[in-house]
Amino acid sequence: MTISDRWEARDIARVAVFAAIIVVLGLMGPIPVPGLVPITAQTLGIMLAGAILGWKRGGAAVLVFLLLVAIGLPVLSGGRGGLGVFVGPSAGYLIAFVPAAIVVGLIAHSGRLTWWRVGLGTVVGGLFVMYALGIPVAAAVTGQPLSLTALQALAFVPGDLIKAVLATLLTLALFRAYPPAFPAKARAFRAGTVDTATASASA
Ligand SMILES: O=C(O)CCCC[C@@H]1SC[C@@H]2NC(=O)N[C@@H]21
Repeated sequence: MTISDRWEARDIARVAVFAAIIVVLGLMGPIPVPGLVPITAQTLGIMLAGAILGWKRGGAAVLVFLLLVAIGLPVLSGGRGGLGVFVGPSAGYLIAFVPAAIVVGLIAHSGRLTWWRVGLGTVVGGLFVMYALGIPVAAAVTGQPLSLTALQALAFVPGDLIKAVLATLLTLALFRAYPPAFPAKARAFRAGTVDTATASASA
């Protein structure tokens, strides 16, 4: 069976809704950490975008969100926005938002949507990819040693792991309650009308 991955009008709506969800999560405000980039709920939105929409639409939603930031809308937690944030200490994390969502989507949708695929995806994308870009850029911008910046970033791990668990639970609950929110491939796996080989060819 061939799975169509053509974008429809409703995919544009999905992308817009998830960009809006990331904006809304920013209204919770940042938790400032002295000397570090803030703790923000927006990374939960990044994980959800990839886990629910898959890598293409999830990545697109995050890209749209970053475009809103870049044109100066105050959509980052704490009402920040503008090009300046892309040269500040959190620039690497912000740039990592897109590959993070993509990696979450790629892993979560690499087969049937299961708790372990979504969980692995949110941890690898939402933590590893995020820190891999965020820490070196934060170190370069602040002039701090990389090792110290990496050590300080450990402060984010407990909160980010909680977000990964939340994103996994919310994704699986939504998949049960409302499968149309998910890509055709995930729905086909669920219905048992696709095998791994067909799905990877269409991904
Ligand atoms: O709002 C910004 O300027 C971006 C903040 C980036 C925060 C990073 S993302 C990974 C880690 N987890 C958090 O909650 N905060 C940091």
